[in-house]
Amino acid sequence: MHDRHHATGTENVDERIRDLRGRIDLMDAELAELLERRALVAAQVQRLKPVGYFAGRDMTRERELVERMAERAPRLGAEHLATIMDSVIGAGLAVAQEEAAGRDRPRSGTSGPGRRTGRPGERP
Ligand SMILES: O=C(O)C(=O)C[C@]1(C(=O)O)C=C[C@@H](O)C=C1
Repeated sequence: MHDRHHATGTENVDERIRDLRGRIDLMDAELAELLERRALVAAQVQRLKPVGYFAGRDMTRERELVERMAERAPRLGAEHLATIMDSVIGAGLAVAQEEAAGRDRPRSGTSGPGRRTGRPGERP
């Protein structure tokens, strides 16, 4: 009797964990897509800023966006969100900077033609 209850209880817990992990997987998929989209938009900002990438990091802007996010995510709060967004923003800047370095690197054996120049008016 006691054993049967225990077994049933364990099954329910396993099932619940599986369900909850399924929900987490779905949210992670959404998060990944959002993070990818955010990184693309952040890279566009870097190209437009007079001083972009890590050199142009704007901590006031970052603090403001974290404070706004904290209103929507009170459980996490500004302190944890600051840690999360530092990584998110840092990753976006790193990818944008690598991309810019790739654009600037001259192709071997070419000194103009063959080198990708980007869109007209675009900053390197
Ligand atoms: O808003 C900017 O100025 C950006 O460069 C974008 C961004 C971001 O990813 O949100 C990146 C770096 C800055 O430190 C602040 C914000």
